Amino acid sequence: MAAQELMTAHIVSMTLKAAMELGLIDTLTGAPAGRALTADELAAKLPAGATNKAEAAAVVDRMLRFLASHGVVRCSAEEVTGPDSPPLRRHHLAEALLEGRVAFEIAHGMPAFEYMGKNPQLSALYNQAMSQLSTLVCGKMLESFTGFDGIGILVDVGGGIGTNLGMITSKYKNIKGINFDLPFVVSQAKPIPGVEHIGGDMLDYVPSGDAIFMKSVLHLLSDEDCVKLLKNCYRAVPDRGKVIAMEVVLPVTPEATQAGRFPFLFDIICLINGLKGGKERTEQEYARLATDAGFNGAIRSTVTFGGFSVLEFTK
Ligand SMILES: C[S@@+](CC[C@H](N)C(=O)[O-])C[C@H]1O[C@@H](n2cnc3c(N)ncnc32)[C@H](O)[C@@H]1O
Repeated sequence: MAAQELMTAHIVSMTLKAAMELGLIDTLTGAPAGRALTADELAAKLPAGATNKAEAAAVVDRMLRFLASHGVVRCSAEEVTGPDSPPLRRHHLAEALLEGRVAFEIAHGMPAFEYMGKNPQLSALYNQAMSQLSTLVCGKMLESFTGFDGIGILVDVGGGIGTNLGMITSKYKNIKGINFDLPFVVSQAKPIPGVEHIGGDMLDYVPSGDAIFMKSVLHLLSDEDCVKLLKNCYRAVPDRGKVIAMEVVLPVTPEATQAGRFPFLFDIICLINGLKGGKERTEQEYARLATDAGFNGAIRSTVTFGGFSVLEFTK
């Protein structure tokens, strides 16, 4: 990044923060799909206190044009549209802390996966985003991790549209894959050779297999629900069966480096958008949850990519 850009980078986030606090982003997101608004229309919805609406409209226009130049919203000569991205709506983190609630639920009135079940377009976008991230992370894991050797049936719990399982079964041709996720998610999944898609709720049951794989699933859940899910996994695998979990594992002490920041960024994303009690955890915390569910505990196998680790819980 050029020095000048680096020195002024904070102005983008400060302007975005002000636009969010003024409700401009919520007004734009709340407008019917694709409906553009003028700066005057936006200024008319500002919280009481703008002494001069015309002046305020001119400032709103300049702020949004600046944000449009960073791709946050879109501007024509007269009007503004967007953003498409719900995470840019007003944040409720402080409220969530004080009220003991989840910020996403305050903003949207329901937990994240229920909301996605009612918004197929957003769900498709989320599944695609997860799939793209997983392609990178799973590819790196498959370069070095050998824990899939000898498995006949592998169940991917919370497997989304089956990207990880597709990559695993194309390397391990003898594995039959079962991709298990919520019914509205597997209904969006395309057929994958060697993989069966099954819809259901992992907190009710987990389909049987020789081993369970799950990536970025335990971090969604409270400790109590993790143990419930891990007990379902325990019942689903035979003696000597195992769970192979991929998660961003928190170091006990934060490290102020670019790589060191990543797990803590993910943890704050869980705090804002996750389910109640969802969080990133240390290796010791995962070991305790696994033991509480009947497993032998967590073995950290490999740090793979972008802070992700593979943890194996054996019976
Ligand atoms: C963070 S995504 C991870 C997706 C995939 N494992 C990956 O890493 O690309 C979490 C997944 O858990 C699924 N999920 C959430 N609650 C679930 C439940 N109760 N039963 C089954 N799947 C669930 C979501 O639909 C989503 O696909």
